[in-house]
Amino acid sequence: MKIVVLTGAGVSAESGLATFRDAGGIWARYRIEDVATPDAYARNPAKVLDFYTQRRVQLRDPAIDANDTHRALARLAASGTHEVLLVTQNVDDLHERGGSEDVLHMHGELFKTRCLACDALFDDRDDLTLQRACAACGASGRLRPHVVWFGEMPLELDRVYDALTDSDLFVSIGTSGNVYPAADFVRTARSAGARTLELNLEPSEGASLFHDARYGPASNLVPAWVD
Ligand SMILES: CC(C)NC(=O)[C@H](Cc1c[nH]c2ccccc12)NC(=O)[C@H](CCCC/N=C(/NCCC(=O)O)S[C@H]1O[C@H](COP(=O)(O)OP(=O)(O)OC[C@H]2O[C@@H](n3cnc4c(N)ncnc43)[C@H](O)[C@@H]2O)[C@@H](O)[C@H]1O)NC(=O)OCc1ccccc1
Repeated sequence: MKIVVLTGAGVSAESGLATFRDAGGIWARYRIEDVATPDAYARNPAKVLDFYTQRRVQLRDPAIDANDTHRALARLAASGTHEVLLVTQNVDDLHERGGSEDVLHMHGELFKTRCLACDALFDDRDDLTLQRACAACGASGRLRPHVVWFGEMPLELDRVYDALTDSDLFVSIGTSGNVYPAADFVRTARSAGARTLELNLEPSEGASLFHDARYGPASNLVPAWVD
């Protein structure tokens, strides 16, 4: 079967990473307009870089690691029984730490940095500050996290839409279905004839669009669904 799996912050919640919209979530503590838009970076780059530095500090914490959901999804792809494309909205690297290869990070990756002066893109776990100079061109104050901000085009959308329109099954895991175009993928898959399944703690905004749904913690639902 050709399967497209979409994941969101809910799959990393049980690893200790805050989600965005749940109680005490990231957007309860920060305004999107202040930290996750190109305008915010233009207005106050230090504030934006500090926001992403704090998230790097948390993701560097050895207490944070992949969980049973990440490992189960790696098993699904590794089994070779199905053709699986794992698309994530998450910028953390827990899918990779769980054993997944070729994860499509449609909203970018926290441990990658881009230089706005020379467009260099490099792996980077260090704190992001305006003082830091680009390792490639030496320019300072031009580094930004390689993440997709609101108003920016998500990454590799063509590859995602090709897989969705060719899929037999679309599975959405741990996402609230509030952010587009990801929240629209279920419609694209469904109109291409795919079965659609939601695995989430609670019904998402798009719950009515799915053929099937199971609710509960991902670390219970996903291994049971995979194995
Ligand atoms: C807020 C929303 C209304 N705004 C948007 O969607 C905007 C604007 C927009 C575009 N089209 C629209 C149409 C209608 C309305 C608005 C728009 N979209 C954009 O700007 C996008 C870019 C959006 C990307 C922004 N960057 C992120 N992240 C990276 C940065 C960073 O991380 O700092 S978004 C970020 O927030 C989103 C958070 O959502 P979730 O992951 O779902 O997390 P959430 O907390 O909401 O929910 C968690 C869920 O898990 C569940 N859960 C919790 N614990 C568990 C558990 N233990 N087990 C299971 N489930 C669990 C909970 O119940 C809950 O349901 C993720 O996408 C995440 O990546 N770009 C764009 O549109 O470009 C042009 C375009 C147009 C057309 C086609 C192509 C391009």
